[in-house]
Amino acid sequence: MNLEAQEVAVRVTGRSLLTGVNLTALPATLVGLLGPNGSGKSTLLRVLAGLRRPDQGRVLLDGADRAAVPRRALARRVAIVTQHVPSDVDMTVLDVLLLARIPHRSRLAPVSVVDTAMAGEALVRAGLPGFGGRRWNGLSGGERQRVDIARALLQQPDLLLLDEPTNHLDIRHRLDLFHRLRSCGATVVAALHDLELAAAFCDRVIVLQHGSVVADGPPARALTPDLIRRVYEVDADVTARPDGRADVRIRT
Ligand SMILES: Nc1ncnc2c1ncn2[C@@H]1O[C@H](COP(=O)(O)OP(=O)(O)OP(=O)(O)O)[C@@H](O)[C@H]1O
Repeated sequence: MNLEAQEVAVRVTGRSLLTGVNLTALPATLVGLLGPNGSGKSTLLRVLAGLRRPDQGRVLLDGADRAAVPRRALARRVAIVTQHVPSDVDMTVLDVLLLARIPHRSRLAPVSVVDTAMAGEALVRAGLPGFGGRRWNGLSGGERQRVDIARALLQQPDLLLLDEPTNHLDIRHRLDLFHRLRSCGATVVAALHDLELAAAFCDRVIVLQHGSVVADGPPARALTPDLIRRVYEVDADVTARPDGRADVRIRT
């Protein structure tokens, strides 16, 4: 799916959270939304997901205004994993995963054997075989995050929006996740704090500062040492790779 945001602005009680944000994510690419704490990444993701209406500007999905796309089509085609999922959800892991298949079934149709099999395979791919009967709210932070991402992938969306999908994951599961996001076939937009992994895996990065885009492009072009110093106030060494990605090393 082609995703476009045009001149998006969000204001809250006279304060601008986003100003004139433009963004394009081409089909089947991985786009990293970067920026320091409070720069507007989650707010922008919520606008892209339709969870928040912008005060100005619009979001286009395959060229159509998001607001005009029927809700059922959106439920099938767009998945989002936010940071703040209520932790009092008392469901089994299998039932949480099966939520992803609801938009793909006809109304009132029961869960099919195929859906259950797909959920089992999703758990295996998430490295959590046998977790289907566990309570979701009894999982560790990283396990829960892996289930939430597995649920979003099980939805087989064309657009996947992720808010800090790696913050609870150990390094191996971070790498696994980035490889899966790159090969899942969906357009993925992920808010990320890990510059090194973002530079190594994303096709494109969009850097926000104080609610505005300050850099946009392939990591090798957008993430210069100067930009990283100005935005994050840290020093970094950046080596461009021929494919547009980059090796970033933060100086400690
Ligand atoms: N509903 C709201 N009312 C007032 N201010 C808000 C609201 N939502 C977000 N903000 C403010 O908007 C700014 C951007 O918040 P946002 O959560 O989008 O940033 P972020 O880049 O995702 O941050 P982080 O990296 O810390 O998660 C912050 O200063 C935040 O305090």
